[in-house]
Amino acid sequence: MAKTIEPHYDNLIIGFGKGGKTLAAWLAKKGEQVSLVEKSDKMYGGACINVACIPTKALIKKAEEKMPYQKAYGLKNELTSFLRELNYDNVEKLPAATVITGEASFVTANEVLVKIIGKDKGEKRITANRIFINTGSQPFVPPIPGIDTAKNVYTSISLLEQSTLPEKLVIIGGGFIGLEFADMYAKFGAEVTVLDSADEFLPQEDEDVADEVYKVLTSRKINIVTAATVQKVENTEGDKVKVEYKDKTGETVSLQASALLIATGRKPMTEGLNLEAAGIRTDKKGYIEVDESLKTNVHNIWALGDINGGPQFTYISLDDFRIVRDQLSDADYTTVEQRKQVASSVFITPPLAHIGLREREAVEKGYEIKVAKLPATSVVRARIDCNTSGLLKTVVDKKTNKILGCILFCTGANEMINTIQVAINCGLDYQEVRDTIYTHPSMTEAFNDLYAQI
Ligand SMILES: Cc1cc2nc3c(=O)[nH]c(=O)nc-3n(C[C@H](O)[C@H](O)[C@H](O)COP(=O)(O)OP(=O)(O)OC[C@H]3O[C@@H](n4cnc5c(N)ncnc54)[C@H](O)[C@@H]3O)c2cc1C
Ligand SMILES: NC(=O)c1ccc[n+]([C@@H]2O[C@H](COP(=O)([O-])OP(=O)(O)OC[C@H]3O[C@@H](n4cnc5c(N)ncnc54)[C@H](O)[C@@H]3O)[C@@H](O)[C@H]2O)c1
Repeated sequence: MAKTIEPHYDNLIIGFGKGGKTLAAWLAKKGEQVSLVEKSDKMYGGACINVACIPTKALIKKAEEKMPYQKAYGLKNELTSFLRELNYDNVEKLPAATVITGEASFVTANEVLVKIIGKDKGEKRITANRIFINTGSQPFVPPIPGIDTAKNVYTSISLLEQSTLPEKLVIIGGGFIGLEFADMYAKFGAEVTVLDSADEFLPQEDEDVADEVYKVLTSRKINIVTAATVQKVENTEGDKVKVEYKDKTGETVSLQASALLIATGRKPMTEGLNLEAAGIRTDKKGYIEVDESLKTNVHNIWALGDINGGPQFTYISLDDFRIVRDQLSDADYTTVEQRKQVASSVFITPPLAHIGLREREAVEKGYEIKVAKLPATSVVRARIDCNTSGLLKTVVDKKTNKILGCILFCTGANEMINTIQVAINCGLDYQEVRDTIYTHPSMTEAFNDLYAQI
């Protein structure tokens, strides 16, 4: 049974994201009174558990196993329901913590009004000594004529709620979400086209890497169009979606699809928060401004996770928690400046994982570099795993022998990149990674051969 809501807490956390829920549990275990306000009973545990990392990766895994979409959809929902309940209990079961389900908006810098949902429906005013905002982000939908009114137009959230597989899917945006969804839906059997406004495919990557990813995705019959300017979205017969775009030659092209996914970035979730009432400043894009210790311009209010405009990953929200935790416990890790290199991974098949500088970026920064590359075909584990697509690439500083960056496009890349992250962050020379004895047969042992080329 939910606890009684008190008028005052030591700590109030708005949003059940990774940083917020971890902070709530940590504070409560220390014996501080904490309330965690979450506006939706479908979002305990935050976006990651319910509508982002976990459901997408669960579906990707099932698509790789060639499971029919509907069955995979059901299993995905079972997993998210299980995790949602577990996340709720992990906080609510702590005697000093109270989960409140309702939308929070500021009244003053110390007071919040919560519109409670569910059986205790009503409004509660809660004051707190410290307030932590962890409200995340939401899909950004570009102002394309027809996009708001046409049927069968989805964001990542609403597409994940569809129990049937779209036969033909057009995706606007070829970034993290666009590529993960494109690859996953193609593997489930949909016909997929990705339209991106950038002139090049994966413009941030070195050309050899981008070419390799392009080759793999297009071999799965994913149609990738760059330099596409989407001009209009409308419905045709049978509620099909017609997407009209100008291609790089300026010619107008139109596509028909059963579904259109908008994957063109995210925007801050500040709606309803009434930040002005607390005097909290936001930046030009609407994200909450924070200093290096994640404090807003108001002395008792912090912002963690996507909402503070930092990199949008669950593990960054978790690291934001560490920064706040150490401030509250007089420990050492108290600023974003102390954060070391962070890796990322796009979960296509095989995954594309990255840390540090690419070859082009290292050259632009004036480093003298050595570069090594290895095709995934030369790694025996990749053959065992029946996935020999891709390549491994690394950039090393010629003067210091330190690893400047690494990009792995191969099976297991999302795990392997963490080894390189540790090596970089511990300041290891590349020879340490080259000469480490790895388990066999593993993908990680490819580092013996990759770094032997330097
Ligand atoms: C499709 C997709 C896939 C992704 N995959 C990955 C991945 O594989 N790995 C990875 O690291 N990152 C991934 N991300 C990014 C990751 O999901 C986010 O960076 C992360 O969830 C942000 O967490 P957060 O702590 O900022 O808050 P969130 O998890 O966004 O939680 C914010 C919570 O606040 C609640 N809330 C908002 N406003 C209010 C209010 N006024 N009152 C009360 N509650 C409120 C919301 O309902 C929500 O539950 C993915 C994102 C998407 C969209
Ligand atoms: N595996 C992961 O860790 C993971 C997975 C999904 C999302 N995320 C996080 O969520 C964030 C949001 O993902 P995303 O894919 O929405 O954003 P993104 O920034 O990764 O990609 C957006 C893409 O949309 C394109 N675009 C923008 N406007 C366009 C337009 N009008 N027409 C055509 N193309 C357009 C951009 O060129 C870009 O390629 C990511 O940056 C990442 O931080 C992480």
